Amino acid sequence: MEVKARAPGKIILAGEHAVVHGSTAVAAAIDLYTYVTLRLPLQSAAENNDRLTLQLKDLSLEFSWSVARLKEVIPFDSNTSTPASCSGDTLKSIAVLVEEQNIPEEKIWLSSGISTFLWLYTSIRGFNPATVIITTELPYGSGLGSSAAFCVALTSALIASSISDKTHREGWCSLDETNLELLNKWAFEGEKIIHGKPSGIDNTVSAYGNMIKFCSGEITRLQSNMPLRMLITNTKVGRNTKALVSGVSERTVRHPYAMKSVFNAVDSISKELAAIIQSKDEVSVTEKEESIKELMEINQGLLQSMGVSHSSIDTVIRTTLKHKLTSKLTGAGGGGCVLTLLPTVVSGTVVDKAVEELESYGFQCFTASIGGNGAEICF
Ligand SMILES: Nc1ncnc2c1ncn2[C@@H]1O[C@H](COP(=O)(O)OP(=O)(O)OP(=O)(O)O)[C@@H](O)[C@H]1O
Ligand SMILES: C[C@@](O)(CCO)CC(=O)[O-]
Ligand SMILES: [Mg+2]
Repeated sequence: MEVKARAPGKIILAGEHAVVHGSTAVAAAIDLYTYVTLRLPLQSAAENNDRLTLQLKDLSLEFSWSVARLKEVIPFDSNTSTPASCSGDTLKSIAVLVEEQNIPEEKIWLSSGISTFLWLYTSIRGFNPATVIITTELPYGSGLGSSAAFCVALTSALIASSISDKTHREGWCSLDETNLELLNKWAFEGEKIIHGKPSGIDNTVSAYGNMIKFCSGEITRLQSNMPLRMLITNTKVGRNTKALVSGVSERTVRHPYAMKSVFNAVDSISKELAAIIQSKDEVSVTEKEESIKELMEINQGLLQSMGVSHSSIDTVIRTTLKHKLTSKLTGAGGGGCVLTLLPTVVSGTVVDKAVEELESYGFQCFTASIGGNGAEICF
């Protein structure tokens, strides 16, 4: 039996980091996906195939464990109906299984992803043999939600495999609300292993798609009433969301009052941005774009004061500003990807010149369609 699932990456238009501390943030799905194929052996063949295999196709890596070894090391303490957090002890046991795989040193950043895979797989499907094949269109660890898309696509495939009606349908189809809610909870537990203290915005927008306003777990789906085009620049500077999130928390412990004001300001920015995007007023698109530009500028300044910007991000901001374009980091910062608003009136020549200059620094520029579908499955 084979089930496929896919889940999109995301951009955060406003509110990253502050959202971990209770502020509002605005995020949208993008049309770059992580794909998971789950192959379960037939019952009769399962006895001859007692392995759980994970293939990361883009990286040409394969990891494999015998089911007996998984049973020996991982305490079985959960089931599909109630998503639960991975305990510290279980995580330590899983780390032993990951270490046994001798991940190449230059790919050691994958360890948290592989631990998450083992935790989600065994929690949802138990100790059963399977082959799981993963491919992604998202850059790893760059602010476009690769970790969330990975967790959401994986849990979608795992949950889809236990849906009783597997009638073949053409193309991708979405999951029902109950399963979406369930997979989003599991994906959040997976994100906890990768991020430490995620807000849940990344897995939520990857699961539900479209554009959302998110605050302390509360989701408002946004209906955009204006065109929104963003250039995405990947600085290719590697970073780690977990470390950046904990850096902001440490700064908050040292300066609680100052940081509270910063988070409050970000909250206002996200709410104002959501209102502009949804507004049906007679205000011209150009005027709305001017407001968004200014909000992005203020948000970037506040992210700088949280300590999550980077010299490569400053280079993108300075370069785009030469062409009268405004940019802000997206996701956890510290390198990774930067968003540049492309107003409707901006000419293709201006964008081409900006892209040419950005690429001359070794950055990679691309556009993505904003606000598409969330998690989908295919039998
Ligand atoms: N396709 C994948 N396969 C295996 N592991 C993955 C995959 N995608 C992401 N990961 C795991 O997620 C980690 C990157 O997550 P991280 O949260 O740091 O970055 P991100 O999600 O791309 O950016 P952000 O959280 O800022 O949006 C990788 O180091 C890896 O452990
Ligand atoms: C930095 C952060 O705000 C967004 C990462 O995409 C972390 C989170 O919300 O979990
Ligand atoms: Mg992430």
